[in-house]
Amino acid sequence: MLTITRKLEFDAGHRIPDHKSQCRNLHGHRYTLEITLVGDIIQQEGSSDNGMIMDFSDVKAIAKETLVDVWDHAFLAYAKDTAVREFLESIPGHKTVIIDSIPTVENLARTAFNILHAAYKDRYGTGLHLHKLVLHETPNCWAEITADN
Ligand SMILES: Nc1nc2c(c(=O)[nH]1)N=C([C@H](O)[C@H](O)COP(=O)(O)OP(=O)(O)OP(=O)(O)O)CN2
Ligand SMILES: [Zn+2]
Repeated sequence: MLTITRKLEFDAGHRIPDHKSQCRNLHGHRYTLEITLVGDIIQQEGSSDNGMIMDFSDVKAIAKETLVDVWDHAFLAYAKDTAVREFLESIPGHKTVIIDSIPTVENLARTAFNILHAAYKDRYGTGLHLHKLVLHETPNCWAEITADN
């Protein structure tokens, strides 16, 4: 299988409310996101993206618009984490993103996958779609999610 992968990075805060150790505290990470796409190679003489699955600059632009710029420098708060939600709401203009599951790297990877899968799906009629997403929370800890098809 032929794929392309674009890496992007963003910073975000989170906490795991019921964690047995340090991760229950408010803290942040520089997350690394790897987006792997699959699809037929564009065959269009004279086109800027001829010979590409998707131009890396377009991969980046879509990821930024739909996910990275939304999550960058935000606090990713669990919807049921009332204490943190109330605190953040008390700070005028605070950038907070509500996540409907505990913001572990597993759940964030799944949430990001769902957003990006919809964003890339079949842009060119080439069967283009998100094949795999890797989200690094630290250099040593990450989650991977792969499309079923
Ligand atoms: N399965 C998961 N386990 C943990 C998660 C998670 O999202 N999924 N998250 C955390 C913490 O939020 C933290 O991000 C990871 O902390 P830590 O284990 O300390 O990771 P480091 O890479 O910083 O650890 P070193 O010991 O410095 O290598 C915890 N668990
Ligand atoms: Zn963490």
